[in-house]
Amino acid sequence: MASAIIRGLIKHGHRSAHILVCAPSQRTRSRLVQDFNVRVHSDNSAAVAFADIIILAVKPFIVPLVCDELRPLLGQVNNGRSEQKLLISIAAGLTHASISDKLPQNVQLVCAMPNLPTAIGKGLTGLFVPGHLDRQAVDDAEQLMRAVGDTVWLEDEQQMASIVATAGSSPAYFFLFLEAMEKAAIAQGLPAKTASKAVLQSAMGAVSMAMASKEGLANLRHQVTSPKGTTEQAVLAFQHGDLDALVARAMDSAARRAKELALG
Ligand SMILES: NC(=O)C1=CN([C@@H]2O[C@H](COP(=O)(O)OP(=O)(O)OC[C@H]3O[C@@H](n4cnc5c(N)ncnc54)[C@H](OP(=O)(O)O)[C@@H]3O)[C@@H](O)[C@H]2O)C=CC1
Ligand SMILES: O=C(O)[C@@H]1CCC=N1
Repeated sequence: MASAIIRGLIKHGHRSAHILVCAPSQRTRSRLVQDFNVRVHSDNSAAVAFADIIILAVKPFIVPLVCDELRPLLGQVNNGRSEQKLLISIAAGLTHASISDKLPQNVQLVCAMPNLPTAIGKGLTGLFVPGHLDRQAVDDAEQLMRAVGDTVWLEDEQQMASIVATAGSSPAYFFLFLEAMEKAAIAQGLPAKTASKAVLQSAMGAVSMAMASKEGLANLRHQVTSPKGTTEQAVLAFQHGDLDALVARAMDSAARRAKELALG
């Protein structure tokens, strides 16, 4: 996910020389240099010396370990003034309190849930801060994530699990559905390239149209569904399979997992 954000930031005009990535493995660091020409370091503390904004993009269970490494440096006071750093956590499930408890008080923390399309500037990031955070930190987090897509601010942290299910994880559901369509089209006899093009262009057209339209998704669906026509048969098959219930079950599972991750 860090690569997706970096790709999106560079695409948006951020300079690679202004980005430092810390990763333990030489393999990942070499890949990042090769792909993005960013600065790299094996020691997480290098991030504190280098950056005003630090994105925690490690697996949720590693976040406490990284906070332990950063805490002494983040707490340092220079010339009688403690520096204000902004940390953005993208770890699924982890609450603001569970991370900020591990950080010095001078650190501003924003919880974010981006998704993979940040890599092409078309991400969606859910953001949450408790009421007492500095305006500047809120603006900086918003500006950074806006560089890689759109943002939504959550008033209630409980909603973060739903954003994980709706945005963080959801590109995978769409890929899965498109894969299933490709397989079915090939099974019906289309060449693989034709199947792929037909599926992806149709998906892009449908999403673009839905985003541009004020009519609502159900209305657009009805426009495609001629009475006694072909679409009706496919829609009926989805409904007989109880697509709504299946999607709700899948999204509930993702949200439940986000809540489990919060418990560690
Ligand atoms: N994948 C996605 O679409 C999304 C993921 N997220 C969140 O992003 C986070 C990362 O997920 P994802 O990118 O999928 O996971 P990956 O396993 O792909 O990436 C995790 C990265 O963390 C690095 N890492 C491991 N240990 C440390 C450490 N001690 N200090 C610094 N870096 C370390 C790894 O480096 P190395 O390769 O060198 O081991 C690796 O590059 C998770 O918290 C996830 O919930 C949020 C939204 C979407
Ligand atoms: O699957 C995961 O746990 C991460 C969080 C959201 C998307 N990927």
